[in-house]
Order: sequence, then C-alpha cells, then structure tokens
Amino acid sequence: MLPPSRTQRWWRKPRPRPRRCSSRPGHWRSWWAASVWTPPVPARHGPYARCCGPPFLPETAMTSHGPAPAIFYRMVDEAIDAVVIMTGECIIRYVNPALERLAGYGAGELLGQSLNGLLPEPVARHHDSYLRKYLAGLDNSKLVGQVRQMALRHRNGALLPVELKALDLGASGGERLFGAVIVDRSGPPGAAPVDASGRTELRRLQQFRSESADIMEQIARDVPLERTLHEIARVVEAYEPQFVCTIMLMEPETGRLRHGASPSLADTFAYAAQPVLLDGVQGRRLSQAAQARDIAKDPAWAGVRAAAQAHGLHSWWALPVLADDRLLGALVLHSVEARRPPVEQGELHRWCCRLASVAIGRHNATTRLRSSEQRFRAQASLLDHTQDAILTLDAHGIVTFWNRAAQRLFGWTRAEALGQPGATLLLEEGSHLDEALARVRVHGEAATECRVYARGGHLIQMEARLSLVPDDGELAGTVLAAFSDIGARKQAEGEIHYLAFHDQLTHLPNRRLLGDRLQHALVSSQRTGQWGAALLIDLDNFKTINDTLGHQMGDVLLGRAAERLQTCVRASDTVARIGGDEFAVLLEDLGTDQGQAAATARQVGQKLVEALGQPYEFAGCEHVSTASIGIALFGAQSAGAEALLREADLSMYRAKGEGRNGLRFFDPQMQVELLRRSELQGDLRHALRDGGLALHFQPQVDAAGRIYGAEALLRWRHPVLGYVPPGEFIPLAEETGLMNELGQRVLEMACNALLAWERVPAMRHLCLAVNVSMHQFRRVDFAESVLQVLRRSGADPRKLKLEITESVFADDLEGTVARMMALRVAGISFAIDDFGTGYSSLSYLKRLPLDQLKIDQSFVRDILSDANDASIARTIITLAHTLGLHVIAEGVETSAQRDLLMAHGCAAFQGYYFGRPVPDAEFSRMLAAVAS
Ligand SMILES: Nc1nc2c(ncn2[C@@H]2O[C@H](COP(=O)(O)O[C@H]3[C@@H](O)[C@H](n4cnc5c(=O)[nH]c(N)nc54)O[C@@H]3COP(=O)(O)O)[C@@H](O)[C@H]2O)c(=O)[nH]1
Repeated sequence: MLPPSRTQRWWRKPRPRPRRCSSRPGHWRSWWAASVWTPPVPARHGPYARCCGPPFLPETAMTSHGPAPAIFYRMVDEAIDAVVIMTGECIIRYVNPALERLAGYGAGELLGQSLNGLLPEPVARHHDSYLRKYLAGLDNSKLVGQVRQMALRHRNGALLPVELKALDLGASGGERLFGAVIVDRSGPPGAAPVDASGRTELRRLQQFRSESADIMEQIARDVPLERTLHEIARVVEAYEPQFVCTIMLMEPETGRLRHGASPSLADTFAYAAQPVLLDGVQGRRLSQAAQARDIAKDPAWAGVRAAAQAHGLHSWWALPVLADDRLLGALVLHSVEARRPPVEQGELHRWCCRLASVAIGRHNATTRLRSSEQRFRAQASLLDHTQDAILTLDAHGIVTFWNRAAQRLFGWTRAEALGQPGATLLLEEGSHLDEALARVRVHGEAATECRVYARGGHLIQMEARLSLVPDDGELAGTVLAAFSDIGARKQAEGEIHYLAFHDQLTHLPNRRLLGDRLQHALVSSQRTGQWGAALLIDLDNFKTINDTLGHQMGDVLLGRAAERLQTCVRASDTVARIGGDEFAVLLEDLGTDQGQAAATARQVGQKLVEALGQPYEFAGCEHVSTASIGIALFGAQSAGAEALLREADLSMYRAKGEGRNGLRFFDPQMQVELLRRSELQGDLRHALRDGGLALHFQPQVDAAGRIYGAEALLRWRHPVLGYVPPGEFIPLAEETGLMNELGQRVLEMACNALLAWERVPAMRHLCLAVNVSMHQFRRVDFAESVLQVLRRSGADPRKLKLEITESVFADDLEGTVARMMALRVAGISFAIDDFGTGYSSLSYLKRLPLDQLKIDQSFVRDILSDANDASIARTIITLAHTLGLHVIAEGVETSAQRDLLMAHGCAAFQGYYFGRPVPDAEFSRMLAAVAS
C-alpha cells in the first residue's frame, strides 16, 4: 500500500459536501464526494478510477430527499462499525474511518486496492470466487445479505475476528458495487485486537459463554453435525483470529480422519493433511497438543507441505477430540505464519474440544440409533414376509414384537398384541407351550408342538421354537418365539398314517395296524395274565360274487360285511381287513381263565358267522356270502403275533375244509398241517427244478367217439408222499409265486408232446388243450413267452389250445383281448374253462377271440337229475352256437350224460367215460388201440 500523501490526508477529513466529478472527460456526473481520497488507479478500474466519495448517493437523490444524503454521509463517516464499498472485482472504492481504525490503514492506502489484501489468504481466495459466482448468478448464499464470521488482517499482521455483512448495491454509474459493514468482534468497538484490560476479558468471556450456550442448544436440537462443528470452528477463529480452525472427524470404519468443518479453509486441504494430523493427535490427551511450528521445516509435513503452502499455512497446532480416551476427531489451528502455539487460549480450545466431543458423540449415537432402527425396521419388514408367526416376549412375558404372520395366524393385530401378556394372547390347550417357556429360560432354547387358540376361538396346531435372546442390555430376558402352522403338515401326516394303517375300502385297520395291536395285546397279556383271541374270517364264496357281479358289487359286499363285523364286537376290540375277502378280529381282556376266554371267543365267533351269513341286498337282488372263521387264543405264554395269525389262518382253512359257514379253534394238530404245507412248497420247488412233474393227457372226443385231442393235466409224484393232487399243489404254487414258472414248464412239456405226436401218424391230427392260470395269463409278457416256447420246440401253434377261466378278463378286458389276439394271430386257439361258474357276460364273449366254451363238470355231474343244471348246459350250448363257437362238455362219466348233451347239440366231450388222464405212453397206446 502507498503511504498517504497530503491530499490524501485532506480527503480523510470528513467533508460532507457534494462535489461534481467527471468520470471521463466530457461526461459529468454528480456524486456525493466523501472524505475519502481515491488514489490514481490503473485505467482497467474503469470510469470510477478517479472517482472519490461514496457513489451510492446520486445527485438526484439529494434533490428528492433534501438533506438526507448529508445525514447518511455523516452517519457512515461516524459509524462505529467499519464500512467499505468495492467493485465486483473487490477494488475498494470507499472506506469509512472505522475501517481505517480497524485495519490500521489509512483510506488512501486502501482505495483502489483489493479488499482481499485485508483478508487472510484462504478466505481471500474463497471470497474472490464467491464474488465471481455471485456475479455470474450462480450462488448468492455465502456472500450477500449474510452475516459472516471471518477474520480481517490488521496492518500489524494480526487477524481480527469480525462479522461482515455484504450488500449488493447494484449498478451505479455503469459499475456494479458491493458494500460491506464490518463489525469488530475482537473486543470493545475500536479497541485494539488484544486488550489486556479486565473489562475486555469479561466481555469476551460473556460472549464466549453465550456462543457456547448457542452451540449446546444446536447439539441438543440435533442440528447437522457439520453445522455445529462449523460453529465451533468459527468461535475458535473469532477468538483466535490469527488462526484458521479446522475440525476433523474420526471415521471408526477406516481409522482415518476426515474433514468436519473449516469455515476459512478449503476442505480439500483437510483431506490432504489428514495422515499428518492423525499421526499428530493419535494417542494424545486433551492437555497434550500436537504442533508444528514451521511446516516448511517439519519433516512430518514433507508429503503435504506444498498443499499447506498453497493455502498459505505455516504452522499448526492440534488437540484431540476425545470421549473416554477414544479419539473422535481433532481440533486443528493453522497459522498463516510460523508461530508458537496459542497457549493463552488453552482453556478455550479445550472447551471447544469438549463441545466438539459432545456434538460428535451425540451425532454418532444418533447415527447408531438410526441405523439400528433402520436395521430393526428392515429386519422387522423381513420378518413380516415370513410365513412363521414371530414374536418376542420380554422378561415379564409381555409381547414386544409381533409380526404380520402372527397377526394373520393368531388374529390379533400388532397394536392389540403389543404390550399384552403373551400367555393371555396365546391361550393354549394343554401346557406344552407353558413348559417350553419355562425350559427356554433355563436352557436357552426349547421347541414344542402345541395347539393354540386363535382370536376366533379355533385351535391352530403349531410348532413353537423358542430361544432366549443373549443377555444384551435392554433385551435381557427376551424370548424370541417362532410359530409354524403345522396344521396342514399334521393333517398330511395323519392322512399318510391313516393310509398306511387303514384299508381304503372299509376304513378298517389293515394288516399292519392289526399286527401292531396284536403285538401290544400280547405284551399286555404277558403283564396282566388276561387271555385274548385272534379271529380270522374269510368270506366263503366271495370270489364267485366278485366274478359274477363284478368288482364294484364285490366292494359293496365287503363294505357291508365290515359294518356287520363291527356291530358284533366291543368298541375296544379291533376289526381289521387283512386281504381281499379276509378280515380279522382281535379280542382282548377275555379274563384270566382259559376256558372262559375260549367260550367268549366262540360266542363272538358264532355271532360273526351268523351276522355274515345273513343275505345281503344290493343291485336289486339278495346275495348270500357265508364266512369261515379260524380262532387262535393267546395268553401269557403265547408265541409272537405272526405265529398267532398263522394259527388262526390254519383254523380258518380247516373250517372251510369242514364245509364252510362255521368256525374252528386252532389245535396243535393244525400246526402239523401248517408245517406240511410249508414243506410241500419247498418240495414243489425241488420238483420243478428236478423234473419231478409230468403231464397226463385226457382224451377229448367228438360226437362219433373219435379222439380229436386231449387236455394236458399236470401231475406231481412226491418221492415220499406219492401222488399230490393238482387241486392241492396248484394253489400252493400260486401262493408262493411259483405259478408262472410252473405254467411255463407245462407249456414246454405240452409243446414237446405235440412235436412228438407229429411223428406218429395216428396222433398227428391231435390238438392239445393246456390250462393257463389267471396269474400266468395276466403277465404282460405272457403272449411272448408262449410264442418263445413254441419257437423253441418247433410245435405247430395251430395244435395248441389254451384254456383260460372267466376270471382272467373280469379285471382287464383290453389287456386280455390284446394278449389273446397276439397269440391268435400265431394260430393258437382259446377255450373258456369251467364256463358257467364265473362272470359270463355276452358282451365280453363277443369281444374275445374265442374258439370254444367248456361246460363246467358241475353242470354235467347232475345233468340227468337236476333240471337246473340241464337247463344251464343247454343254454351254454345254445350260446356257443349263437356266438359261432365250439362247445365241449367236461366230466362226462356216463353214456346217458353224453346222450343228453348230444341231444342238446353238444358235439365234443371229455370225461372218465371216454378216458381218464393218463401218462403220454398210455395215451399213445390208447390212440393206437382206437386206430386199430
Ligand atoms: N393251471 C393249471 N391247472 C391245472 C393243470 N393241471 C391241472 N390243473 C387244474 O387242477 C385242477 C384239478 O385238476 P385234476 O385233478 O387234474 O382234475 C382234472 C380232471 O382229472 C378232472 N376230470 C376230468 N374228467 C372227469 C370226470 O369225468 N369226472 C371227474 N370227477 N373229474 C374229471 O377234471 C379236472 C379237469 O378240469 P379242467 O381243467 O377244468 O378241465 C383243475 O382245475 C385243473 O384245471 C395245469 O397244468 N395248469
């Protein structure tokens, strides 16, 4: 700055008179010339370069307002606070005497100079850029109309805390002008920056207290942390104008300091300097300031020295902001000069550190609270999406959380549930949940299945999983409970259990459940000495009803039989369906006396026989189906459940063998029989393997008595027992799954016989009928297996006739037709065996590729004496003719039978009258004899 000249000094005296000044030659403007001298400035400063005095009061204003300009002029000149007017480029156009006093410069030294010369470097730079932005219309928040706390550089280098309010004075004389009123905040108006007098100190103290109180209020109001820190830094700067204050914040996640606030310093510097500052304050106490007197020389600052110097900083001094020895941040003072730390203000700095600590601490706590609230809300919203009802109960059992699923399942809304005792809301049947709640408080976890009453009063089947929240301050004693609605699962489990243990048709317990109950009954009997009984019931002629009327009607009969059985026993007794037409009844607690128990069992058995023997009425007719019952008693010494059922089974077969429609108790002799059957099964296997089976051939003759064919009948000569009738071993083979193998063996032997007969002239015309059991025929590979046997043997398929019974197509007509067609195409013919005893439906017969009906021998036996049988035989013969089928009568034992059948139109016969079944050699001799 230039030293004031004499003229300048003149101008510095207040002379409130208007002067005419020329802004440029030839152009006059009227100005109120102020007592301010404007030194010559370069032409770039425009038309006001030589202008003097306050330009804000034009001449016209004086005309319209009379003496006002002079008053204002005087007021400004006499004002306590400093006033400066400058251009948009910060060039000072006017300063009042107060500003001269404040800055320590004369007006002459200031006019035409940049105001920035009076500001600390970083502030000056920002001030410049704010002004530029403002002029460009980009920003008006930081400059104009705001009271700003800042520092003013005194001539002696000291930075004085001031308050500055800038005003946009608008355009005047073609130039945009700004004014600023600057209030000295360093002490009493006009006082020196540092005044050691008690009064000044008192005033500063009062001022500081008031500002601290304001800051505390800000903290309490949760004003954003940055604003509070800014305010603290501003206060520090106000009291330490020679320093620029920065407050740094500790980032717990990264362990780094970040910029918090710096009213007079760009935040970029704080970022650059953070490692050095952190090194400085880390591990220090509040009473231990870190410092660098001269950044230029301090090696620690080597990395950021350039940045510090660019910001005009030469020394720094920092205090840690602590909370319980935890570093929350740092309060840093930078000086534009290399200087000693500001020891005089130690108490103020520490106080500001404490304020910062409170502000940061509160902010952190609030942030933590918010984020935990957010987390809780997020978790709660997640929990709202679960299907499980989730709730928490505090240490007193009061509901403190209740998710949406709880609302849905239990029916109580969240608002209704919260604050209520959980036990009141979750009223349960039984005390499982109560017990689980007691357990969880001891063991930390518990789970139970329980039935809880929902709001509507209905019970919900729940699985509850409880866990005690780990001791976590507020949540100590809280129980987290998750309830899953297991009603559907329980129902499914129940259904599966029901299906597994019950018969679908009659809904009675099945064989598995009967086994279970029998097992329990045996154990209980051992314990109590009470006798019990197992009754096995088989419906005698059910198969006939089933075959005749079809399965649907068969099912109806089974259902009715089941109902009748249940009405005959106590509710505590078990009635089970254990097979097609087999039922069982388990009687328990029949007393400790065996004789008495047997009498009761017989009584019940008799009742069952009578009940089941009553006619059934359905499908518009009466049907009779008697029952055979086997009874096995059990007591403390009895064998296991399986053995007991075998005994009852055996007795039942004995009852059947004894004429059916009755009951039979098990006796040990039956056991011998059982053993025999089991041994026989094993022997049959051996016979099949070792070639112990042979075919016998029974002739089939035409009306003229000529043998045109034969039926192959299987024979088994047991090495010990001798001849075993097929009526005994064939059912045995069916029971043990041997029938298919047996049937294949018969087919092989039959084809071999046919092939052998081919070579004998008297026999080559013969066809051979082979019996096929239902089990054998129903196999999917049956047709292929027959064709294979034929191919292997080389026999003529046209000579082979398969005899099937009506039962094979009762179940699966389509499959039967397909199988028969496949074989028919190969030349094989079919006869229906035992015709008239099964399910004879005309519509079925029409669809089957049949050749022959075989009248069952039961109709032939009494054909001469029983008009009914004669009529049936006649009808079958007529039916065969109608359908274009051959017909053969079996069991013909007399010529009279033959004659009558022949009279009705039957032209083929089989029976003892023509010849018994004989071995192959004998059959050949028979043929040779007839031929000769
Ligand atoms: N699946 C197979 N079943 C077979 C086979 N071999 C026989 N059987 C079936 O066993 C049942 C009993 O047969 P069987 O004891 O051989 O009795 C047959 C004849 O001996 C007997 N018959 C023949 N004529 C008369 C007679 O005039 N009077 C009289 N009381 N009985 C006579 O009839 C049986 C033939 O019956 P069918 O087969 O219905 O023509 C029997 O059901 C056989 O089918 C076999 O290899 N496979």
